[in-house]
Amino acid sequence: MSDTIFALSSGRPPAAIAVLRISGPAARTAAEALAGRCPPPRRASLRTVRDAAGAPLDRALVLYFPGPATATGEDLVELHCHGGRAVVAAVEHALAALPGLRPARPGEFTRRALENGRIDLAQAQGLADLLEAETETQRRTALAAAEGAVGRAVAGWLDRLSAIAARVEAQLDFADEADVEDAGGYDPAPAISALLAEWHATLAAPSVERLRDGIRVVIAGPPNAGKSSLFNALVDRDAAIVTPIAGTTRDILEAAVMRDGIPYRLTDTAGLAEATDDEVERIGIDRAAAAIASADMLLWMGAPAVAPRGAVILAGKADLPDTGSNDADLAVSARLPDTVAALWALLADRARMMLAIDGDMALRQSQRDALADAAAALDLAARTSDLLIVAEQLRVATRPLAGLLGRDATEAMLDALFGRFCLGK
Ligand SMILES: Nc1nc2c(ncn2[C@@H]2O[C@H](COP(=O)(O)OP(=O)(O)OP(=O)(O)O)[C@@H](O)[C@H]2O)c(=O)[nH]1
Ligand SMILES: [K+]
Ligand SMILES: [Mg+2]
Repeated sequence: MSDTIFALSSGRPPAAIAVLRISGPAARTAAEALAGRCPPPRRASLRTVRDAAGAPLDRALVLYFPGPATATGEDLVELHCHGGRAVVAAVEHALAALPGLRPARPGEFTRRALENGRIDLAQAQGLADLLEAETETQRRTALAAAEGAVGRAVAGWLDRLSAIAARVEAQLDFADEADVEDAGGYDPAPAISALLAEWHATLAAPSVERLRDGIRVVIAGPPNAGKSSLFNALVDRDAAIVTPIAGTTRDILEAAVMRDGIPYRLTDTAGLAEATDDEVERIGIDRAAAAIASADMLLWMGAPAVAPRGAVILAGKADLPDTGSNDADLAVSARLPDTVAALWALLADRARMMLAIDGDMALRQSQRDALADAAAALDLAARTSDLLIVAEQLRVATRPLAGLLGRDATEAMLDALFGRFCLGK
């Protein structure tokens, strides 16, 4: 039998009201010990809360929710006390003195909900993200996950996989018996490619981490193009050193910027010189190349002819005459605030497209990895007409998806997840 746990589930005192939650087999007897008798299920009753010696501690609303149809899946009691520090401390002290009761660890209520099948793993992760959400997009996607959107999508995919698998297996059995090439005539290809299309669309959406850490905008181009000057103008401070000397920026420089409710991570890079004898500059150029490769949006301040694919081409130093901005997407200058504002508008347009999430479902990187594994297996199934291989790959695709629902989550992973929760959640 598990311990009965308790914790303050509302904000830190002092506050108007403090909600103490008690979950576990001894929750009901704890309510009786403190409040005289336990109120009827789901009915708020005003009671005097007393310690073991009978001394009154507070007048509190007491609620009793019998398990298993509760948030944790266990018997649950809530004490709505007055939210002063001394009141909360005294009630916590009285609870800790009861046999079988102990303070909850961070996230322990939610962990019990998961272990008792009240929520799935994706919901638990969504809850953790929801508690940490700072922007509107993060909040929406975390809420969708917490409400079970990810778990439902994955469960739906698993159902479809097993439906396809069942028909393929039936076909294989039939072929054995009838010994004909094309018995039954079930072709799994349309159902498989429909699933694959959905998975690729889901993988194309930004990850939870991306929504949290910001869209990576990298400024790159040849030396002295004005990259650092533009970086400073965008972050609105002298973060990067600017000089007329080519090769001024040696290392990667990053700054987080929140603009129009969109989180960005801006990166200034070393100028991409063709050849250099300078060891430091060469390392800087290698790092610039790596930053370019990992950019969500690349701002290219160089000749359009040699711009990396997909880059936004900027004609820099637009305040100077004849900067040759004909083939550029935008002419900018750190010295012309209007052009910097125009660049922000362009970034916001692209960022919104990038962040547009269908049904608000964003996956965490680990969930994306699992889905990508499943997609790789399904991809193999899509490329063959050998039903034995199709059947095997359907089985392979099932495993990582089942893992997403926590059906094989390890203790270490659960400890890390619930450690992110605050106390009382
Ligand atoms: N007129 C004008 N000069 C600029 C502008 N932007 C930068 N400069 C000048 O161009 C020179 C190089 O600017 P940086 O911002 O250091 O250029 P960079 O691309 O970061 O150079 P590296 O880090 O060396 O690759 C400096 O002397 C700046 O003052 C601009 O918009 N207009
Ligand atoms: K420079
Ligand atoms: Mg620079």
